[in-house]
Amino acid sequence: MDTYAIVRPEHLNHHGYLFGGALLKWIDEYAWLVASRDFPGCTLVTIGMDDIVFKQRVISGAILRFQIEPVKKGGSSVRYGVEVFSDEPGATNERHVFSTTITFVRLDEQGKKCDLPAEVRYRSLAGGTLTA
Ligand SMILES: CC(=O)SCCNC(=O)CCNC(=O)[C@H](O)C(C)(C)COP(=O)(O)OP(=O)(O)OC[C@H]1O[C@@H](n2cnc3c(N)ncnc32)[C@H](O)[C@@H]1OP(=O)(O)O
Repeated sequence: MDTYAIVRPEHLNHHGYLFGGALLKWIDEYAWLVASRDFPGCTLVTIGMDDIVFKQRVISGAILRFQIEPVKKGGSSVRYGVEVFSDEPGATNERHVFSTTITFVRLDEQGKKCDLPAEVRYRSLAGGTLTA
């Protein structure tokens, strides 16, 4: 599933480029939204994000596309792949700027981890099922 954000001046660091923390906040929030729609009724929290490496600068005015898809479901956890692309002012093609995976864990009412449902229809996937 794709979601979008626009980079505004308040998202920039003091060098004038996108602040990495702003990007991670979007990823955490958007991936959580996608996961929560895939697992309705479940309380999900972020346990980890992998391979945080910023190799591409992003400028103000860029439209970011976050491509978020489930990659693996475990017992209590589910991992999503996140690819971020940037459409910058004046450019005609989007550019790949960031990649990570983020994992969520289901909590019960006591705040302890618990198993995810065995059967899942992923609303974020066209076919609704995870093939991997
Ligand atoms: C949307 C948000 O921003 S939420 C706010 C930020 N997140 C939080 O506050 C969560 C704080 N963390 C916690 O409360 C606890 O770690 C809990 C309850 C989520 C999990 O309890 P733990 O004892 O740490 O669980 P445990 O180590 O057994 O791991 C639970 C699952 O996460 C997986 N996991 C553990 N560490 C990692 C990691 N670094 N990366 C990916 N997955 C991991 C495990 O493999 C396991 O998955 P499985 O059940 O599918 O096999």
